[in-house]
Amino acid sequence: MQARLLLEDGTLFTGLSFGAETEMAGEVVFNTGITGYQEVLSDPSYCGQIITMTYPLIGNYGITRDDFESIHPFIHGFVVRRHEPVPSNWRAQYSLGQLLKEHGIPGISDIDTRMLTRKLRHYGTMRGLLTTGNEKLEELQERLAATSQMRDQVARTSTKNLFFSPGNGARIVLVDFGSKNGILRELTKRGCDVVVVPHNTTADEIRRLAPDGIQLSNGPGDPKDVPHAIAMIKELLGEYPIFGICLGHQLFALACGADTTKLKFGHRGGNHPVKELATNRCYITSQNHSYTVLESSISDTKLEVTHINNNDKTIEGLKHKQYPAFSVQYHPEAAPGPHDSSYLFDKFLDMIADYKANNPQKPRQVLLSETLKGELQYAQK
Ligand SMILES: NC(=O)CC[C@H](N)C(=O)O
Repeated sequence: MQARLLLEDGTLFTGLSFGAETEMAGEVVFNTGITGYQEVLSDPSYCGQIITMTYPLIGNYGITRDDFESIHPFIHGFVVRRHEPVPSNWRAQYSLGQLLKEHGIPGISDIDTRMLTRKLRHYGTMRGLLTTGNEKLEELQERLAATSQMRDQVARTSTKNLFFSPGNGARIVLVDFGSKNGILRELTKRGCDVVVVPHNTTADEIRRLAPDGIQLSNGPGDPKDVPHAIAMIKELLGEYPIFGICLGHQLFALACGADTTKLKFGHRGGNHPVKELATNRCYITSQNHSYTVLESSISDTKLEVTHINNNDKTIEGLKHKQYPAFSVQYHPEAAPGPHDSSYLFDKFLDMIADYKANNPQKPRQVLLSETLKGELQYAQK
């Protein structure tokens, strides 16, 4: 069956359908990973986007129950040069095409993904319409023009209810903006007592959970679309150690008074070189983001740049000069990609231990807000 991908600039790609028979619109982006397509398409940060894989052979090792980064994909389409319908791997349970069909997501193969990627690199990411229908081109153009930028991605991808992942270690409140499972996996692996909370959890609600530290997850869309989270972070800054990842990094920066902007075509893949400024050491990192923290906005804040991207020199890591809080634009939880940066979770736990050791005089009540203090006094009577 035929599938077509129409770009905002009028370019039409005609190929073969290998996903659901449907039509979806979204921002067309590209990922340069050679493997890891299952983790990529189930990463909630891609919510509403149509992903093009630049590696030409996709689907070869199928889909397995253990490699999902979220329970169902939020993407609006998958674009590959060649899709392999019969996976060959002992872990494979079904094919990539079957997964897309099951979730009502269209897929297109047998198009020139190199040309598409060069276009996106040259002109920047564009909106696109991926369809298996056979309407006239003008109709597709009209429908694409009528679509608008999605703004509520975080509300779509965040957990609706708080849930626990108990452990004997530090109590971490993981604020879920559309978190990859990898973050929870890394925290539980280290024995953390994790409470995963929805994106709109307030500072007071977080205080009630008596965390030792706060983990801000990755997530889709523009960080400025989540003002309530920026306010929550601003309020808790300095009160608890904070570690932000990707969208969490951008929200942390905004809460500290910095600004963010959209990149021309973003960073998506498993081989982005990042330099740690303190050591001059280079890490190969896993990335997926469109937005970045503006360098010119840092000087008026109490933030210090800790990492930069070696390709385009954009900010990749920040730390607060006064409070125990830091963040990275890339993915220390990998999945997919290199595990070189997983030490950052250890660093976070060390920061929590130091903070506890250096603040023994701070009983929990002192840290509570006025409203909670009132409740506590009432409870203690
Ligand atoms: N992976 C992420 O958390 C992405 C952050 C943000 N949505 C961006 O595109 O820049």
